[in-house]
Amino acid sequence: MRAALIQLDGSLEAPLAERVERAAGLVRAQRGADLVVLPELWAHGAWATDSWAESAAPLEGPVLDALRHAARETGCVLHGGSLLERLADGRVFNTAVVLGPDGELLATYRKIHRFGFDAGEAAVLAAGEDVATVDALGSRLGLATCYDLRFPELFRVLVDRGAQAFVVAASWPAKRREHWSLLARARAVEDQAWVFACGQAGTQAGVELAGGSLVVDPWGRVVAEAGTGEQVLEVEVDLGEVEGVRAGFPVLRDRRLSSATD
Ligand SMILES: O=C(O)CCC(=O)C(=O)O
Repeated sequence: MRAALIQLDGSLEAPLAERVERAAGLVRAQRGADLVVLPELWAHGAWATDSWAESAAPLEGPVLDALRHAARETGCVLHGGSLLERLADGRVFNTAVVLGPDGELLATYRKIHRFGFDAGEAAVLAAGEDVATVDALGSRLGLATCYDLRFPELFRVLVDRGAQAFVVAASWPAKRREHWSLLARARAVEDQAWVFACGQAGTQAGVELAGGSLVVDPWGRVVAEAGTGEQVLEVEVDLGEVEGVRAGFPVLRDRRLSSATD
């Protein structure tokens, strides 16, 4: 299975429509990839909190349409990163979307852990309540977004739901870059699962972004890692390796405590 993580530059200088077309073009350029991943809030700006009130929109709209077309043209499973989803009742979520090769929406995931303590996301967005998995590419993918990476219990719940790989869309800041790669590897090792973690590059709303998108195998080895600039990280992997690792070193079987929620 071939994966392509599109580590976009997070600059918001170009108008939204232009940025959407550019991202969709990069997805279309990944013909031959089975899984393509975009970062967190790449269209709206994960750090552009001040403009969220005006840029949040219902999920069904031009950005999702562009992603649908791009998935269809590429013939891939597309994790379209996350979008600012406004509901009819006014609540806004940071919602990840996964599309199938025929453009249908396979899954959505509303970010459960909002970043910012008492400000930013935590003050403006509603918190998701449901974990999300999607069956694709002969595997079960568990979804998580950026700050979620700090909460191992979410990943354990995903494992309990059968996840063999995690897809994490992010816009991680450069000043905590070490945490990003360490946490991605930790989640892979403790859950014996693949981790596909796609971040953004450059600077956004005055925040330097980490880049460093990475793919970690179920043994915790980094099999591909991006630099700090815009880049498409391409890698060939065997998702089925999870079963061998779990059977050969069966730590998950030795668990004594169950996860906090079912
Ligand atoms: O946890 C962190 O250090 C960064 C999290 C973050 O940037 C986010 O969730 O948007």
